[in-house]
Amino acid sequence: MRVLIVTAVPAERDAVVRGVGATAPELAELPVPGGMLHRLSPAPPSGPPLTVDVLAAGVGPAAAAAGTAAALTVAAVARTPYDLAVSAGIGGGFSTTRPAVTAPAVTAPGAAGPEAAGPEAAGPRGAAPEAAGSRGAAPGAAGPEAAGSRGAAPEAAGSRGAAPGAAATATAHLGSVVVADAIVAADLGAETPDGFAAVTDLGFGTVEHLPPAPLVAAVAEATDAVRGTVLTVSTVTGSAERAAELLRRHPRAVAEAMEGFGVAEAAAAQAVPALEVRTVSNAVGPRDRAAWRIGEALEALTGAFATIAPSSAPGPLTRKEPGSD
Ligand SMILES: O=C(O)c1cccc(C(=O)CC[C@H]2O[C@@H](n3cnc4c(=O)[nH]cnc43)[C@H](O)[C@@H]2O)c1
Repeated sequence: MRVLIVTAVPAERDAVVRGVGATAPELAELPVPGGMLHRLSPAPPSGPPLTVDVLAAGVGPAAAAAGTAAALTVAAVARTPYDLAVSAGIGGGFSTTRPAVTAPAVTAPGAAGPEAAGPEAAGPRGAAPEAAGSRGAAPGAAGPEAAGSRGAAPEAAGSRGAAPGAAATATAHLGSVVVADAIVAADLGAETPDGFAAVTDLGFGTVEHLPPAPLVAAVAEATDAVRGTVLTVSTVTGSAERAAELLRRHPRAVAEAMEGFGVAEAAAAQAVPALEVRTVSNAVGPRDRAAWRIGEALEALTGAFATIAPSSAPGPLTRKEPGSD
């Protein structure tokens, strides 16, 4: 199994490498167009060998997409394609009270639930279904049900929202780990007299990718993470008004960062499943750069990837599905 992890900056890459490297020292630095892959090969307790490549591709969705596409293409041309692309790094956490987010229920693609009419329900969703069907998710991590769940809107799952009036528990506090069950481009669209319109409302493209649900669940459980929508923005939110507007449009948002959608878009173009893992360095809201806890978030990132990477016991990247023998 081959995993590509894409961060924005070298400090994030090094934090991930320290985490994965807790069980496997870094093997090599390999040039790819526009960057340098840091390769590790943690030994899984069973199953096929695992190669983890970590790339700092730059800040923002365009740099993330360019770096991811380059690394995926080099691997595909060499006939050693990746099985999974992961956007990883620090991010801002939404701290506003909201209903608890619970584990997703797998529903038939196209099923609509009470929240399905929200902005995140609009337009094409996720990668092409055949992407999941033809390649599956991480071998050993996501079962065949991953394919069925990819096209389903998270909001459409009946179990996702808490009971009406339930207290908020899904807040992503400073230092906490966030795993995206939806990766959403939050500012890809147009301003109109009626407010923001996503590109999908205008008849173009995609604004959301859905990571394989079983893999999201496995990684979130292993890292004790908050699950929810992670927004990709090109401009870091700097006001309470903007934060409130984003939450109004994306009620399930738990965090924002600047690269996830770029990684997911590049991965989808090559039918590779994508995941986003963030650790919270700051609250989304009025700009206060001095309050960012980057060191703590980077430590949490190292801890998360030390947990995810295989050690002596099967982990999320090597767990065998029941009945897979
Ligand atoms: O100054 C440093 O030492 C340092 C170390 C690691 C990362 C940084 C960054 O500034 C990375 C920018 C990166 O962080 C994400 N991010 C973090 N908080 C937010 C946010 O509130 N809204 C959007 N993005 C955020 C983002 O993905 C950037 O790529 C500095």
